[in-house]
Amino acid sequence: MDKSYILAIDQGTTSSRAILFDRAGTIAGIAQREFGQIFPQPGWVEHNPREIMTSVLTTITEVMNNTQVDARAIAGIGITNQRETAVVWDKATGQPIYNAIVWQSRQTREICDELIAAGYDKMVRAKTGLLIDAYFSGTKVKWILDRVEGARERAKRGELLFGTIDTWLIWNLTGGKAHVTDYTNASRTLMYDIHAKRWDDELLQMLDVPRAMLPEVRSCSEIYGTTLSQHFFGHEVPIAGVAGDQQAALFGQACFEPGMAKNTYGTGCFMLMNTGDKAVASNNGLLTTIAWGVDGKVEYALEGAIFVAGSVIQWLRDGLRMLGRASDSEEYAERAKTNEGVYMVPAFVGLGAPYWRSDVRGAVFGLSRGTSKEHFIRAAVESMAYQTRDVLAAMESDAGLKLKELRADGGAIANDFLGQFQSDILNVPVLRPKVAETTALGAAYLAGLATGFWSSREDIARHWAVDRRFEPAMPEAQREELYAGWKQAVEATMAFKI
Ligand SMILES: Nc1ncnc2c1ncn2[C@@H]1O[C@H](COP(=O)(O)OP(=O)(O)O)[C@@H](O)[C@H]1O
Ligand SMILES: O=P(O)(O)OC[C@H](O)CO
Repeated sequence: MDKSYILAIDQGTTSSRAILFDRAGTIAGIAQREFGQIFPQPGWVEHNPREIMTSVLTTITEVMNNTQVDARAIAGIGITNQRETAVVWDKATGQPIYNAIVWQSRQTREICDELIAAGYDKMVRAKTGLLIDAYFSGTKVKWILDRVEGARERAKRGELLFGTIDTWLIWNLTGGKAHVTDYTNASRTLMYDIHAKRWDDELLQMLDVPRAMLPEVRSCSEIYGTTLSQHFFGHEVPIAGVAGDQQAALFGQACFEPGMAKNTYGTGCFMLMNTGDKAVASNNGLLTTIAWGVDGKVEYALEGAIFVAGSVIQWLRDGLRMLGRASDSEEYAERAKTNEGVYMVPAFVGLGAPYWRSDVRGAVFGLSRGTSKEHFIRAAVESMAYQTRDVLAAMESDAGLKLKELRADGGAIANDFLGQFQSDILNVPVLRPKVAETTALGAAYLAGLATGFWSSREDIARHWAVDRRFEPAMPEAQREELYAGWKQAVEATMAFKI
């Protein structure tokens, strides 16, 4: 049977998607399921790994049923995932010993403080390109091993396995045959040397994590194993591509040349710039990370990670009940005409790049009796654009260049007001591509390259097409005045400690 499709599994922070792509890189079918967010204490975020697995299997079945595509027509599966989220499970039973600790969670803040006080930060930065923060997987694994009775001893004996979500999915889809991860996910763990490209003993010792529980690190585009036939209507399908979701989006946006950058506006906001074969160290609070490893060659990226972006809109919708739908935020923001001096700093879980402050929380400034719901919502949408400018300034300084254009994706960039305001505040054109599911597309491309479904990056780059280009239209003085207000709001937020 002709191989006509690649299946991408995009396991995100709030939902899982299964998407079938055809040879032109267009979407032939899509299914999506949300799953539960667990907040055991303020600042903690956890997921049930079994529920994640169920959501993935359900969306696979749904997309296959809805499209009536024969499993034999699928050339391969590409997996992309929320990064850093850590799972530890029992090798014999497949049962997680604790919930997945999500990337956003701050529950390991004290462990991080201790490691910083012990002087590990410099070594960690040099080897991993990261910094010591609760965001990354390493301290989450340590936390689980410290808290669950007997876990560390069991891990030493090889009875427990660790994985980021890619690893957890592959292990389950292959019936426990493959315990693997890829370069990009490994590069977010705080345990992996991104220059030597290996798990590092000094880092493992620092965290007291036994090597026996770690997955094997593989490239982003190769066959890792085949799925159990029960998941695909009696057929085995090869899993052939893996990348963390932000790196997958960089690939899906065809940012193949050094200096090209994308920003994804999802739960958080993640700007990545391709730096080619150079791992550029940041002097401005950005991360150095592996962009991908394909065909024996590893390339790097600079990254600005913003913890709260689209989720501020979710909070207005579900928490404050100010919005019926997230997309209504566009109309409210437009209606406000100006921000009337209102700024919102959504530091719900502290601030990520370029500030890295775990010890602050969100704030709203400039309220007056005339402040309306419209101003409040506008300030929330604008906060995504201002945070992105903070990151871009750091990135241009680190990379020593001026960005020519920014490729944008993620759920929130459907908002045209945001697209225009972003371009105005950055003074850079913002390009939204035709295929909005760039993350999934990147994973599909990686799987398609491994299986010969697509022949080369040039082949892929030809698919990229723009849906809308936002051009800067704001006068310089207005841009700088607005941004100065934001900087002041951030300073004030950081001065108020929890
Ligand atoms: N039109 C919109 N305007 C502003 N925010 C939006 C809009 N549509 C979706 N969002 C926000 O974008 C996020 C969903 O984007 P998505 O890329 O699916 O996120 P993730 O992959 O992180 O789960 C949600 O936080 C939602 O509040
Ligand atoms: O699930 P997303 O799209 O919010 O992405 C989460 C990031 O990978 C966290 O680093």
